[in-house]
Amino acid sequence: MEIKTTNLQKAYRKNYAIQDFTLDLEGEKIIGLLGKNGAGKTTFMRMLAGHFQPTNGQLTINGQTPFNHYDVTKNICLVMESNNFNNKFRVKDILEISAKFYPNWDHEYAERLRQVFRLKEKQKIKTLSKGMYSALGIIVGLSSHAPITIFDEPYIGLDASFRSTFYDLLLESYQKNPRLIILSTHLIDEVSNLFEEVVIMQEGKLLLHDTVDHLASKHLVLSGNKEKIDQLTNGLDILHQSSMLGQKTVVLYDELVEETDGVDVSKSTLQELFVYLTKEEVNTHA
Ligand SMILES: Nc1ncnc2c1ncn2[C@@H]1O[C@H](COP(=O)(O)OP(=O)(O)OP(=O)(O)O)[C@@H](O)[C@H]1O
Repeated sequence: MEIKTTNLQKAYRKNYAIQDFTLDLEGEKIIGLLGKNGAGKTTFMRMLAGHFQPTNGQLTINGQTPFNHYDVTKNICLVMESNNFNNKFRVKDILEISAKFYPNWDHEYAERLRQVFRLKEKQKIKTLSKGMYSALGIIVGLSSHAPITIFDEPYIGLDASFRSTFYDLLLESYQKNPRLIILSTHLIDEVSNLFEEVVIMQEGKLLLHDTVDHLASKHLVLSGNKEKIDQLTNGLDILHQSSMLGQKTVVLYDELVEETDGVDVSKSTLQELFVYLTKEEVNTHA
């Protein structure tokens, strides 16, 4: 599957939630979609699932626009943190409706997952606890086997143990049925080992799109005397910098060419990098 956006824009009245957003995603992989609150992640994922049209620009999936095209949207399963299901239905109704909508639906797997998450077939949606509601979303997303499966913070209310079960199942499901999985999360440390690529959005724009391996190998965190750091990093690609009392910290996205004597050189976790990247002083990297 190939997702392609070109200068994508989405405005709610006069406010742009997405602006000049150009991105290519393809292949079978698990991608982390990251961004601070209000960055535009849900808006982007809902456009992918065909919930509404872009205000401007292009969004295509294998060359076709998703809005109002069942041929496209039958291949996309979006599980959001809420508003996935009609409250009037029961668990079994949701599984039956999903089975009709998604051509690759795996009934046996759905049944197994229903038992793993201990959901009763006859329970009404409106009586599910937050965690049970999330579990049902996870069951639908994983059992859909949709070529593009998207989870938008699907674990609200799930305890740490069930979240861990979800991550194990996600990996198991991906290994059995490789596809493009997009997972939007704020719990980056919990899931970063699942991601092959990350997309970071900021204020409706693309801040960074890279493979996790490349990002991990390419970045360096340098701390030390400000003048020495400035001299070392002059002309290099800087993701983030901050200084205080003559000391400076720089997150570099480049090769170091000079000796780093007297300078502390380290690596960050994806979560730490995300925090650096989305602080005030940043450069855009697509
Ligand atoms: N239905 C709506 N009507 C008006 N504005 C909206 C609507 N939905 C989202 N927005 C606005 O669009 C911007 C992007 O919101 P969006 O929900 O896409 O961000 P997000 O990255 O998913 O945030 P979060 O991590 O908090 O879920 C925000 O400024 C938000 O207030």
